[in-house]
Amino acid sequence: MEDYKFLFKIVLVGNAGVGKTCLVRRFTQGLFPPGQGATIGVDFMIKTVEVEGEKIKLQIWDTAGQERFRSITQSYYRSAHALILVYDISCQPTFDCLPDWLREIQEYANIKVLKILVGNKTDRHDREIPTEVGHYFAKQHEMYFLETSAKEAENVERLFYEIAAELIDQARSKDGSSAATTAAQRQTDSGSIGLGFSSLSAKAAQSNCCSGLGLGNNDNASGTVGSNNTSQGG
Ligand SMILES: Nc1nc2c(ncn2[C@@H]2O[C@H](COP(=O)(O)OP(=O)(O)OP(=O)(O)O)[C@@H](O)[C@H]2O)c(=O)[nH]1
Repeated sequence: MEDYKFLFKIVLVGNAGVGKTCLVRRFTQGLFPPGQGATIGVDFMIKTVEVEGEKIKLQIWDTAGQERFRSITQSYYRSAHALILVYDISCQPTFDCLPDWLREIQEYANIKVLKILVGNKTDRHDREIPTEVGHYFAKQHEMYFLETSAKEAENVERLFYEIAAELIDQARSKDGSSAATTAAQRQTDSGSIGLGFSSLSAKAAQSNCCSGLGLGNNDNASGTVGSNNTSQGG
């Protein structure tokens, strides 16, 4: 029988081609897929990690960036504990679209959802969005901020582990039951979860960055990697 303390749902959104699927693959499978095709609808993958001594199951939803799938992907926002909004640091239009994505999030996600802005593809040398610009945007919108490279595995583990750690903190501060799907609830996954975040934590407000959340010793946590392709578009 599976044994875990919390199940957290993490949803990745952002323009087509920013690297959402590659980030998920890098984290769950430890690889950078060659010739990654566009996501159709929504996929999800599961990884069990150990954070702060707790076994945590992460259900990671990878949504299609293409406009034509928007009505499908929107329906996955509501049950997310964390939303990762991804842009490509070498592609200005993906950054310019962020306000549109935030409007979507505001409309469809839980108001207390943990939001993380991620600038991906830091390995590229044709950067168009300086780190400070991304950081400032995140600060303005009360989001965490991190730059990553799915290709070079930079900050990818850190991204997901720190989200897990933050969600654990939130869950614990809310009595351990309302901010997460607990093991007891896992059989009845209703999709509507009462997130209990009081606000973005002071840590987030101060740093607007995943740094400072005090992780980093779990890089080698053994994870159960499972894959379940649930493409729903077409
Ligand atoms: N250089 C570089 N390329 C990347 C990185 N991450 C993804 N890519 C490339 O960017 C392209 C798109 O990656 P995907 O992961 O499919 O992008 P996506 O955001 O999932 O796209 P949709 O499924 O259409 O929404 C692919 O050619 C990847 O190889 C990265 O960190 N560095």
